[in-house]
Amino acid sequence: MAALKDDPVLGIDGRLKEEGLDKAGLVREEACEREMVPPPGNSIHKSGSRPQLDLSKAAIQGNSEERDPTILLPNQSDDISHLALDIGGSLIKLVYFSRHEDRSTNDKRKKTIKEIFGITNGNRRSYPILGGRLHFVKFETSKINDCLDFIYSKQLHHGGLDTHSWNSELLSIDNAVIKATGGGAYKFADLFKERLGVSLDKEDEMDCLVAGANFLLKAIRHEAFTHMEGQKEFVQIDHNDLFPYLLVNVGSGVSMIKVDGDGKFERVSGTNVGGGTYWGLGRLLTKCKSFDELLELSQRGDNRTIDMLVGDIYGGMDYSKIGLSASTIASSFGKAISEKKELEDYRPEDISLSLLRMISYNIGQVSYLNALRFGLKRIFFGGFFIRGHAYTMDTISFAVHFWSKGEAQAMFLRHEGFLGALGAFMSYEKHGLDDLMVHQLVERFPMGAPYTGGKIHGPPLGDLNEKISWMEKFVLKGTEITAPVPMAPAGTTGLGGFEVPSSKGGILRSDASALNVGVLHLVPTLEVFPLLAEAKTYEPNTIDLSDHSELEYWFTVLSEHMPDLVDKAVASEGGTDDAKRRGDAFARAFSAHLARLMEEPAAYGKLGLANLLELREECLREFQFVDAYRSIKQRENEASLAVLPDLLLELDSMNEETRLLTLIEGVLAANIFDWGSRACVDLYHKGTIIEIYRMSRDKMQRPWRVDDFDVFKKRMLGFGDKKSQPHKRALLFVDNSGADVVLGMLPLARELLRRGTEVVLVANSLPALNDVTAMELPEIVAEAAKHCDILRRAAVAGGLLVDAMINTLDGSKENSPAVPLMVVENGCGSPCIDLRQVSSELAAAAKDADLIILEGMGRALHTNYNARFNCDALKLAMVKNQRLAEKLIKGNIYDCVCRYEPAN
Ligand SMILES: CC(C)(COP(=O)(O)O)[C@@H](O)C(=O)NCCC(=O)O
Ligand SMILES: [Mn+2]
Repeated sequence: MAALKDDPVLGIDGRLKEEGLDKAGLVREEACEREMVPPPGNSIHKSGSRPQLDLSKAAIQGNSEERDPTILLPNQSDDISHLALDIGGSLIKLVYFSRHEDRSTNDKRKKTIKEIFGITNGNRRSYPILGGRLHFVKFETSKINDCLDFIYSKQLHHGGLDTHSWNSELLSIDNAVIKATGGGAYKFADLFKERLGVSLDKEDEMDCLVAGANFLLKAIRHEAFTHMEGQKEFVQIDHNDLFPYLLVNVGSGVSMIKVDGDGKFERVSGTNVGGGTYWGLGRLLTKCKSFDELLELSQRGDNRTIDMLVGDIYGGMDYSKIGLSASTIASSFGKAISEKKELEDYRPEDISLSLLRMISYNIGQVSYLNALRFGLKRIFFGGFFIRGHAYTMDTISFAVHFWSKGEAQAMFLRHEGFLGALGAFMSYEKHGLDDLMVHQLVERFPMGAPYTGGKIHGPPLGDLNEKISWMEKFVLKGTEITAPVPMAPAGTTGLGGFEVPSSKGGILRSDASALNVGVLHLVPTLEVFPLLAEAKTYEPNTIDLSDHSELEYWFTVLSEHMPDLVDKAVASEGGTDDAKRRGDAFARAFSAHLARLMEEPAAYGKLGLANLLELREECLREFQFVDAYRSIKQRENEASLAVLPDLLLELDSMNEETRLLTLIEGVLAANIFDWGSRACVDLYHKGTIIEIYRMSRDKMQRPWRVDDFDVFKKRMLGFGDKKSQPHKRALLFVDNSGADVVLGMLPLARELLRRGTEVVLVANSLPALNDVTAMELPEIVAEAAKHCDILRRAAVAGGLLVDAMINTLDGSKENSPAVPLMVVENGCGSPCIDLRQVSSELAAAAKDADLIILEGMGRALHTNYNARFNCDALKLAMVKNQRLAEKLIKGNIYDCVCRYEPAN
């Protein structure tokens, strides 16, 4: 590769260094959970008048130079649309909906893209779910006043005060009605009327449970799981094959419901031995003060002191002839018949465990018998008795497995505590939820208060300041969570089951640790990427994090990267005290997430590396860090754009074959600019961008570790005299800003355009590390186009340049229409991409595409390395992590991957 000019825009030493940035004036749509808490002293609205607009902290969204820019009212509460309640004996569960604010910007690129791809809002319903979030919140029923304050502070009882509200009958506050289920809907009806002026519209509990379960099982990917010997495994439910199933709701008593479809169910059985029995008997026998305390006791129990086991009867032997091991319980509490011992002689821990096993086994057995009665293979368990308690789930699973000889499967639901409340929510007419599909829901896990241990501390905090203060206090109080906790070893199951609880951790993990349940973002515009060959079995993540050492490794990498990331994030917001405080809160929040996941990797659903990397970005956004790498990206773009003309000249002097190779080499070499890789960041201190780029190119030697270039070349250029057809449309999934996109992907795009292939640059919707975003690309393309006719004409054709007169650089007029160069957003804000959930514009662009190029470690290796497509696919990346290089390609750091997979 010939020498490129030295970088003219870098400083004296030309090194990449940090620089403070102006504080971002605007709050992005996803930047934080906007929660509306009125100032103290506000009186409760009881009049039917619409509230005043709250203009405090109003900001222009988008370009303030534009006419009629969108104005964001972060404190205006009218995006809260709805609420439903399940008021049980011990817990109140709330499900409420908040509308996304309108993100529509005057983005010209979007308009052109819509025209080119013919995107309409045709099949999208105009209401009610325009996009919004479902929140899940819980209170202890004894603290009902906190719950009322919460509803009031968020004005949830106003039920949507905007004109788009889907429940217009709720607009009149005097007649406001809230759907509610559970006994408390009767008990507390007057209190709600008195305090909030609302009536509770009582919904049948069973209807709600079934509606809630059906919604969850259809709409949430990682909702149902099995739990055996301490191991949680998510089960993919085929929506077309969901019914019939048995829903077992274990509350005080137990209901068994055969569910045949939406609204089609029958309570087929039940048992009076349920959660109330455990709590009631347990309280009498152990003097425990709460259900959780009793459950916690069981974790330290040994039921052999009180239960009569098969071994006790058979002199320590198994009764193997009928399949019973010595440790099988022959008779619960059977040893207590001994006349020599009184209640005080038994440990409360052992009593609690013995009771828990007795009741759980019984529920499991009766459930199985009912499933057998109706030929049902699947049994879903829910209700307050389960509350995410590992041992309870293991015991029930064991019973179902044991009695069905492995034929039936016990499953549990991550949102099980919210079935009733969700069902009550579903009972509002026209909520539109039942039309949503899995790919239109994104679950996020913002930091909230009800986090520590098994205790409920209150609702998730919304206001940023409150959230930060809470994070500050949280570390002082909740050190047991911020320190990583080792995972529980697997239990031992013999013929007759494990002997003691396998999850013996000191902290009881109940469903009250609300981070198990995130906020559900409803994004109707998301679609499954249409070119995925096997969408049903598609798994975005390449590396399996269920391997404990792998999990530990990536947790360490992310933890070690944190101080540097915080520095960058704080600097990107001007380094102010406020930014520092937010930076600190971000670090605490993300560390807490990591610790939580280290303790229970499946806490938020199936965990992959892509989820961890996305969680980090989400966490930054939660603390309003809009773009931590903004200045780095800008500097690298400028430096690279300055040398682009020379690179293009040089490429143009080559023959087609050499040029194609040089272009691919260029993409791989420039992928070294990755601020997410520790090794690369260390490298950046050793030279200028251009020096590093040159060094990286010089080291490009074929064969690469994965090298399908020759096959790709054949497809592109043909073979011998046989010229091949150019691709019709290529989707280029671009990665990093700076050299990566400017000197790597843009020249490759230009080559495709030159050959008559339409090019769509696919970039992130939101910033993540130093990845280029779709919003930033048009400006970069415009700069590059100043030096290149091919890019300029294609950019004009693709609506990226407004320039209607297509003058060539030498001043002559060009008449022939150019193939377009376009930019679409991918719908995500992470270094990885889950192709099950992409933007509608990407999905539309994919319809005519016959080549996709995935670039970078995140998009082509961590995710999608094994993905198969219905079109030609090229995966290009430099591996910038030693461990991944060894695992994935049996190579070393800085090795390259050029994987080409022609369409089947
Ligand atoms: C976050 C990344 C996937 C981004 O890589 P890219 O997609 O930009 O090539 C990558 O930098 C990464 O895996 N980093 C963590 C490991 C490390 O520090 O080596
Ligand atoms: Mn990247």
